[in-house]
Amino acid sequence: MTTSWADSVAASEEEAVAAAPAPAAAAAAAKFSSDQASQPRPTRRTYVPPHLRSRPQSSVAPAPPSAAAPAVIDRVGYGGPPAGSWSTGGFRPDAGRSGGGHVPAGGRNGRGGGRDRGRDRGVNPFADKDGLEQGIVGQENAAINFDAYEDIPVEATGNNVPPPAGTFADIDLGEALNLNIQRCKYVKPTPIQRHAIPISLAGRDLMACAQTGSGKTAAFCFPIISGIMRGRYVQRPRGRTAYPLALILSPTRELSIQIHEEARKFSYQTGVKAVVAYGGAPINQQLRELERGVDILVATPGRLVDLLERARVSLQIIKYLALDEADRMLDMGFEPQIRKIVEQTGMPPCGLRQTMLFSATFPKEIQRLASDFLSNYIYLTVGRVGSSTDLIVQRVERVHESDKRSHLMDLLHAQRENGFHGKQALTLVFVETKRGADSLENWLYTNGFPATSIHGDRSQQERELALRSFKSGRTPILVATDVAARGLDIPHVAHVINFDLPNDIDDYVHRIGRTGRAGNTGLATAFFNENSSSLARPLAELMQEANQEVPAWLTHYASRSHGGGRSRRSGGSRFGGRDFRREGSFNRGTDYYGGGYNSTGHGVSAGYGGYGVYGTGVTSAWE
Ligand SMILES: Nc1ncnc2c1ncn2[C@@H]1O[C@H](COP(=O)(O)OP(=O)(O)OP(=O)(O)O)[C@@H](O)[C@H]1O
Repeated sequence: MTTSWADSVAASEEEAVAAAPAPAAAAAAAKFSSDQASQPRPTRRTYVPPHLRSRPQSSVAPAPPSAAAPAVIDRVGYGGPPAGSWSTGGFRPDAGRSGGGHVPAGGRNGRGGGRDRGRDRGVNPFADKDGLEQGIVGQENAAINFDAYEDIPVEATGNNVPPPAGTFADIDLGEALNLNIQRCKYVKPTPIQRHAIPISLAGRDLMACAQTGSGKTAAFCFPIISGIMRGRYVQRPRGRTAYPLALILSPTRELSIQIHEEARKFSYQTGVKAVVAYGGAPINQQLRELERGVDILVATPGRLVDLLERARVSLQIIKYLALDEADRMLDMGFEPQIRKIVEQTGMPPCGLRQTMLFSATFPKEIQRLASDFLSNYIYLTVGRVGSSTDLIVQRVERVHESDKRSHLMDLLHAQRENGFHGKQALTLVFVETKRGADSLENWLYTNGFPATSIHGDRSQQERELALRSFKSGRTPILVATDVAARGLDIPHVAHVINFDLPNDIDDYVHRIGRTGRAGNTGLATAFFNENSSSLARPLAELMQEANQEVPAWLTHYASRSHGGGRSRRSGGSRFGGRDFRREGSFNRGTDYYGGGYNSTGHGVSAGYGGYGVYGTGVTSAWE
């Protein structure tokens, strides 16, 4: 394949790579072919072309006039779920939506304004479709390869960093939560959990970075649930306004749904109630759910602002604030909304609430912004910040724009031939635009590959349907825009294909992080051409750092490129993403603690006095 841009890059090895892309991908795919499942046949009857798909129906009710109620302080002790609260009122199952919370039929129970506490009356989140739950004590989640996490570098900076825990038993999370951890088949905490949970339980603010798929959701959910269980919190005022104690914000609807599903599992029978609110879904149902009481509100920022403006939610007694994908939440797109929510809606200021920020990537400029929301916080990094995990095999192939489709087809055929397809080996294809997603989905389908798509122009119902269809393997290929790039935890995603590369290397990190999760291996293939030239350098650096084979043509291309793609290494240590406070005035290290650990929590280097203790200015734990 000879192209004008390719000609500008060094010759011989490039030709070899470009000439045989499909076998290379096939060989890579073959490495992952252990899970073989039969290929579903395309069933055209169920396919609805993108242009015929229905648009979302809007059913937003007019805002009722409502005065913000003051927080009423009236302590109610928590000593386990209140007895007798659940004897009346039946249940009705989730209303069809995957993320729908349980909807008790009995209406508001007891105390108004949010006390619907006690043993969950809703669907058991651990039950199978017949309503049966397996025994609580079971085997370790067989998919988790914990060896992959040993010796991962860990660094914590800040004052008086609480020591990490070794096991869940070392952490006193409370009996009911411990039972749910067993139900989830979590046997040991992942490194981020080992370190972050004790920090949060000690009441400290936290900015935490850990690689994709490493268990960050539980790392912020467990301390919140445990804190609410043990806390002697206020009885919420009666009325239509909901007063959550914890707020978890995430950038996408699907991620909020997923976090809510996780939070429901973790809080099952703890007396702590989690509710989700996100855009694109009828607000009335969410309002009804909120009226029944909420301890933990999981929300997307837009819908939350709507609820705040309608005075249906008050943040006045928030005790815990967690931002998942915090760097995304504080970048240009979301920052004004987040500031409004955190600073202008009566939420207790930092210092009076506890704030936790989590992501796999944390650019320095965002850290600086984020520090406005934190007080005397600990900066925790587990693994190389912003790096991809070594568990993901990364391939980059040079493909001219006009050849992308046929190249993708070669790849998918090769996968099929190698038995690397079907329910146990899902393929996620990222594209740049919504139109591109529709068009590629259509084309794949027409060519015999059952595919669906998810992007911002599809109705919420369609988006959720697409995800379900993908997860179940009915359509084992999902074409997605960046709406699916962050946080989604879909089992059996074996291959992520960057059909179009993103402009920002951090987006690439999150995209490929949809595979290789929880200690499993995964494959990521990127189609590279002149349109993605700004990514050449950070991509080559990232691959090198993750011990990946970097094609010579990419190295060459990177050496000629003029940056862009936001070099991940800007202004930091070799691995980037270090605590920004350690640069500038903090760098002189007066009351700073810098500790390096391996994942087992045994310090390999630690000291007071901050930066200086490492002598070279490079944190030893990273090397
Ligand atoms: N201690 C544990 N033991 C076993 N499995 C775990 C444990 N903690 C989390 N998991 C599982 O690991 C998977 C990934 O967790 P999670 O989605 O929280 O990752 P993440 O770090 O938030 O990823 P991302 O950066 O992509 O958002 C989930 O399926 C979760 O159930």
